[in-house]
Amino acid sequence: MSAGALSQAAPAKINLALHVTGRRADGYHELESLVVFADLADELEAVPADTDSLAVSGPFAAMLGSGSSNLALRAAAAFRARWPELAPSGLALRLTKNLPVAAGIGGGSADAAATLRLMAGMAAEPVPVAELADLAAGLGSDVPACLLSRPLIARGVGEILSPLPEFPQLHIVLVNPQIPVVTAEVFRRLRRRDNAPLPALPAPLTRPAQLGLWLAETRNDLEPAAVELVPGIGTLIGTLSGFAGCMLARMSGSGATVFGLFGSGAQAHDAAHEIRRLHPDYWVGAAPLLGP
Ligand SMILES: C[C@](O)(CO)[C@H](O)COP(=O)(O)OP(=O)(O)OC[C@H]1O[C@@H](n2ccc(N)nc2=O)[C@H](O)[C@@H]1O
Ligand SMILES: Nc1ncnc2c1ncn2[C@@H]1O[C@H](COP(=O)(O)OP(=O)(O)OP(=O)(O)O)[C@@H](O)[C@H]1O
Repeated sequence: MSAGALSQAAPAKINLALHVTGRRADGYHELESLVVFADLADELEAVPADTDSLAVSGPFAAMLGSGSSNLALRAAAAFRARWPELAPSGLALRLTKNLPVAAGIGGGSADAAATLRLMAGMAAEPVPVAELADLAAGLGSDVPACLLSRPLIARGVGEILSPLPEFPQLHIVLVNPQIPVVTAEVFRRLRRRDNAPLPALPAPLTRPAQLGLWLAETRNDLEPAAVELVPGIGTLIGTLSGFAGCMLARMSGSGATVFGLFGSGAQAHDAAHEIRRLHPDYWVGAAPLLGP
């Protein structure tokens, strides 16, 4: 890290379950989702400067612009517009883009949330949490959840959040076939927009087996539409679910990333190792989930 820089991890978001329960008048879809975060992240560093700037490096830097449309810069501008007296006049941001882009794991949202956390941390007085969450919702549906980066249930279009007080210790394997998926296109292809809400979670939720039973009653309602666009998603789900110890294989968000959920870190690493061997051109990550 450069001298004087503050840093924040921007962890990958995973929708373990996602039900589409309705559609609002503005066309956005009402969702209910169990959202968790993995210990796999973009890294963001910031140093106060005269003006805002962004330098992007890392494995997925080439897929992203560093101009004002980048969500990290949009988040910085939105924070300054809301709290001009609490923000530095500029920020020199350095983003290490480790997460695939337009992949259903909310990388851009995580970067925006990490920028907001950095700026709130730099402010001379505390920034009201509810107002920061409102600002986050204006930047993207997943940004409020990414601000928290802990297990939660998200409702509405992602702005109504219920953090979970406890969650089993689990490991995740993420596999992306390196085909970007446009979120709006997946929502457009939905055949049903009035699915059942999520079942009630067991309380307390501490054992992997309890979560496994609950997940078996849930779905990702975006999966069939995404599989129509990228049939390889369906194949990957089949491959992942065949590995020893895989509790569940499913798509995250609007895809194309597929996850495998494991109780054991060793079994997750074995599965990731085998997928890298089978598909050297895919992006594969394995990590523990972040706890409450
Ligand atoms: C599917 C999820 O990943 C679940 O976590 C998110 O809800 C999507 O979050 P995101 O990628 O940040 O998406 P946004 O940038 O907010 O929306 C992209 C586009 O997807 C569609 N969209 C998104 C979210 C939503 N609840 N209903 C929608 O219909 C809209 O056409 C929107 O213009
Ligand atoms: N810092 C950023 N990182 C990733 N994408 C960004 C960033 N800034 C802007 N974008 C744009 O945002 C779009 C969505 O990127 P992102 O990686 O967040 O999607 P996603 O993983 O599909 O998210 P979700 O799970 O919320 O659907 C991309 O088309 C990308 O060009």
